[in-house]
Amino acid sequence: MSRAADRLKVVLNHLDRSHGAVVSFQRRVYRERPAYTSDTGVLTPEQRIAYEENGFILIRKLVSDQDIDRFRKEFERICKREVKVPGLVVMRDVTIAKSEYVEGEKAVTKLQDYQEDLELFRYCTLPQILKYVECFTGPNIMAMHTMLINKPPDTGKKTSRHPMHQDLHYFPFRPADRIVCSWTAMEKVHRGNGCLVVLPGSHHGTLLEHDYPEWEGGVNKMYHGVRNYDPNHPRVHLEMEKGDTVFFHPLLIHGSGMNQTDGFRKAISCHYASSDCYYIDVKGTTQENISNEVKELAAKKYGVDDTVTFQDTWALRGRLVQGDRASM
Ligand SMILES: CC(C)CC(=O)SCCNC(=O)CCNC(=O)[C@H](O)C(C)(C)COP(=O)(O)OP(=O)(O)OC[C@H]1O[C@@H](n2cnc3c(N)ncnc32)[C@H](O)[C@@H]1OP(=O)(O)O
Ligand SMILES: Nc1ncnc2c1ncn2[C@@H]1O[C@H](COP(=O)(O)OP(=O)(O)OP(=O)(O)O)[C@@H](O)[C@H]1O
Ligand SMILES: O=C(O)CCC(=O)C(=O)O
Ligand SMILES: [Fe+2]
Ligand SMILES: [Mg+2]
Repeated sequence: MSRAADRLKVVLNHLDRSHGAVVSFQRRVYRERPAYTSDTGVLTPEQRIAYEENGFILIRKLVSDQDIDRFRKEFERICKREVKVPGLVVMRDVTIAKSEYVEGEKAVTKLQDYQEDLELFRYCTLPQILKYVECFTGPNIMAMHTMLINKPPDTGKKTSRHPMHQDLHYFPFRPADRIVCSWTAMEKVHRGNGCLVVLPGSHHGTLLEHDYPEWEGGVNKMYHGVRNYDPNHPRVHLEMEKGDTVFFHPLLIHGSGMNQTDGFRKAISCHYASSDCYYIDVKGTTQENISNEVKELAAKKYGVDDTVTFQDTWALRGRLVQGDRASM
């Protein structure tokens, strides 16, 4: 064996023996050559290393109270049906949807695809958000997926939980490292009202198999969870104040706990991708189950046939927010 190979073997043996050594080795690599972010002068070296290591970064007070109050008002108008937004999906909690008729905001768990609502979509174009997004995606930015989450008080069935998952499960585009989610608390979020729960560093892994969790009280449509995740992996509860924003990697395993308060816990989010990303065929992959569900829903909702692909449903919703539209 050559001397170089010998040296490599010694290093690998050493790394194998001690997880601590792996971490400090990775730290050194990140310092020399961070792979998940680019240097635009926005993130400090410490923040870049933190994202490399953890897969998320929390920026306090990024969105003003004034903007958030406007998003809240618009949300109320939508719930009261004072505005009709093309393409918007209004989702109700499964236990509410299957019981009595509930009016207004109290029936709504989540808005999806608000990209045609000018007021809510302002969130996706806020310069202080895009300034950070660019560090992850590069200069050509598409807003691919938009949500306003209104986590309801739990009805006692624990259906207000969001199972642990990786957002990439839902996305037929790559590369994963050029995708990022921004998630902004619209009020104080804490353990009691079901804040985000993340597994730091889980973005270093691969896309895992997802399916419906086996929950006795039921589970919301399309709320797939990671089938087997290590329950001993350290968890972090992200407690946030109004306007605080977390940026996270699409492979980061995360979810949110039950809302044990009587208020609706609100957050607004957008998934961004570089417009230089490309679509992939998910046939034969772990994403086939979700793509079939999406196609089924699209067929029912819009009466479209199966010439509309999973990829098409994304290309139609994506909106350019900075730079040039390329392959997306
Ligand atoms: C990264 C990111 C993508 C991660 C995620 O966001 S994961 C969650 C993704 N969620 C979605 O994409 C939204 C899925 N939900 C929807 O599309 C809608 O809410 C629907 C489930 C189709 C319901 O639409 P809606 O217009 O309310 O239709 P209907 O009132 O006629 O109900 C039709 C049947 O669906 C049932 N339903 C309504 N809401 C839910 C629910 N949350 N979970 C499970 N089942 C539900 C409803 O009871 C009804 O059932 P049947 O009477 O047909 O048995
Ligand atoms: N049995 C389970 N299978 C998969 N995911 C779960 C399970 N139980 C909880 N989770 C997920 O773990 C995360 C935290 O959930 P949980 O409701 O236990 O809140 P918590 O923040 O741990 O609060 P608490 O300390 O009160 O338990 C959520 O994403 C939740 O959906
Ligand atoms: O509870 C939340 O706000 C998180 C929701 C989430 O992770 C998702 O919809 O992908
Ligand atoms: Fe998510
Ligand atoms: Mg718990």
